[in-house]
Amino acid sequence: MPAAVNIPGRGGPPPAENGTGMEDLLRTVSNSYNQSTSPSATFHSPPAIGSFTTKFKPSTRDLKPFQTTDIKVLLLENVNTSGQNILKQQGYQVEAHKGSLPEDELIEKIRDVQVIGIRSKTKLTSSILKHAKNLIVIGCFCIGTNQVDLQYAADSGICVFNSPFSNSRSVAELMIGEIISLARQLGDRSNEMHQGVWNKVSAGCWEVRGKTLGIVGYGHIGNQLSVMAEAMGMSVLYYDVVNLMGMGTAKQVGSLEELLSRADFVTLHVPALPETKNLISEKELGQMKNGAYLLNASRGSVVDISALIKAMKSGKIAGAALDVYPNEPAGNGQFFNSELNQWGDELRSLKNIILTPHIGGSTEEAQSAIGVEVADSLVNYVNFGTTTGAVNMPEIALRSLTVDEPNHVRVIYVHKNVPGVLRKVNEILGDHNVDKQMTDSRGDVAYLMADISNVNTSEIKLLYQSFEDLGSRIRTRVLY
Ligand SMILES: NC(=O)C1=CN([C@@H]2O[C@H](COP(=O)(O)OP(=O)(O)OC[C@H]3O[C@@H](n4cnc5c(N)ncnc54)[C@H](O)[C@@H]3O)[C@@H](O)[C@H]2O)C=CC1
Ligand SMILES: O=C(O)C(=O)COP(=O)(O)O
Repeated sequence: MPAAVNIPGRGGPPPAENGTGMEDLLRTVSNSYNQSTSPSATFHSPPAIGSFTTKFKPSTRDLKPFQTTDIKVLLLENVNTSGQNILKQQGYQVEAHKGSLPEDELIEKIRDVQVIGIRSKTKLTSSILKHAKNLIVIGCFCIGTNQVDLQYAADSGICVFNSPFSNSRSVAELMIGEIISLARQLGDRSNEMHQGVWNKVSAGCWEVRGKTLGIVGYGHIGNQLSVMAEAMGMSVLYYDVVNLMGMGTAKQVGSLEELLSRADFVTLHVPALPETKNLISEKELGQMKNGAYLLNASRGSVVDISALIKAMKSGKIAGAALDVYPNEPAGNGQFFNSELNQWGDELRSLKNIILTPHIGGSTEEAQSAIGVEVADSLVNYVNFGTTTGAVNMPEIALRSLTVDEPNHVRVIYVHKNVPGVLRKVNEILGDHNVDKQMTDSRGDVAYLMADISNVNTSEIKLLYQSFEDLGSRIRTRVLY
């Protein structure tokens, strides 16, 4: 893949100012522009989902003011090779780790990279991100983005992407398996057999047909689960803060309490938010039917596990399946104990509880699809400035520049959403022909992308500096 600056139609690389060589310009621009790149792609809004390598048209033009081999990418938590390969094919330097990193190591490494890819474990808080001086984009190779300080990232001009539904089906299928397993006490029977114990019982074991499933959070996962549960003969109720159409004959209920009081199985699929912290605690467990089951594959913060232990010991709750925990280890090993979470050993000693190590989305299909989707978003952002699918910035995409537009450059200006910015921007762009431009805001941050023509290569640095000098500036990138 391209490893050098390519400015087709201009007879080679632009001369650097003050008589410095091309290498100097590359370096200056790379550093000061935080490694922006540019397209060989045609962008539509939204761009097609699929591998980055297949969606570009040959007549479009590379606009990188730097060598792609200068782009450093840190991938943590075993990001799938499908994603790694897309990034490597760009020529980026990719460093991949199987687990997450301890905070001090993460801080050391994040200073140096333009791109970081994580999954649900790595916390990118403001105290980590403040060290990430070169970082322009974060890829969450998962659904949840609660592990990232999205506002701090946006305020620092760092765009964040995720994969909104590539593992939803995998989670929903796991829930179906667990609903039946809990109803039949499969975990216990299997454990007993592994210990050599034959324990043939039917007491407290049920069919799921005719039972009621209560889904809390009726989003991508909740929807998939709803359809499969009905196919097994279950009735489905759901509770969501938003009014949503039910799949099949599923019915929305008006309150969490109503759902809890009517469901035989309660399954949680809400995001980690301040409002969902301990959403299921002692009071809510008390509102559940006697002998009901609880499943949580959302986030560890959503269930008060000490309260659940109490409810299971009393027999109020007949079984539970947990995939997520307040504290999860950084990698695989013998870590699930009371040192990690104070109730760890007590939880493990309960009957009819399925404990899984956050594997809801861990299937070959999901991980490979996520790898492609998020890596494509990262490349599109680094190379072209496209923010389609971003979770913390406005979504902006412009169709790409073509080889017939050799004197065009793309200006990307991430700025504070304050009055008067466009006037100043127009003063700068006024000397050029603005070919196409989009601007949008999300909260305090706005994103402007403009393709302008009639820009001599000698003017590029000046253009960049004019934006950098504006008081509203968060980050400027100029691609050409
Ligand atoms: N265990 C695992 O491996 C995985 C866990 N997850 C977790 O599952 C969560 C849900 O995933 P999706 O269904 O894809 O998300 P989604 O965003 O499609 O759906 C979430 C739903 O929850 C609703 N909601 C938000 N706050 C609520 C509240 N207080 N009460 C009731 N409903 C509320 C939303 O309106 C939305 O309909 C993710 O945020 C993630 O944390 C996701 C994938 C894999
Ligand atoms: O997609 C999510 O939000 C998940 O919880 C799955 O996380 P993981 O990619 O397995 O760390």
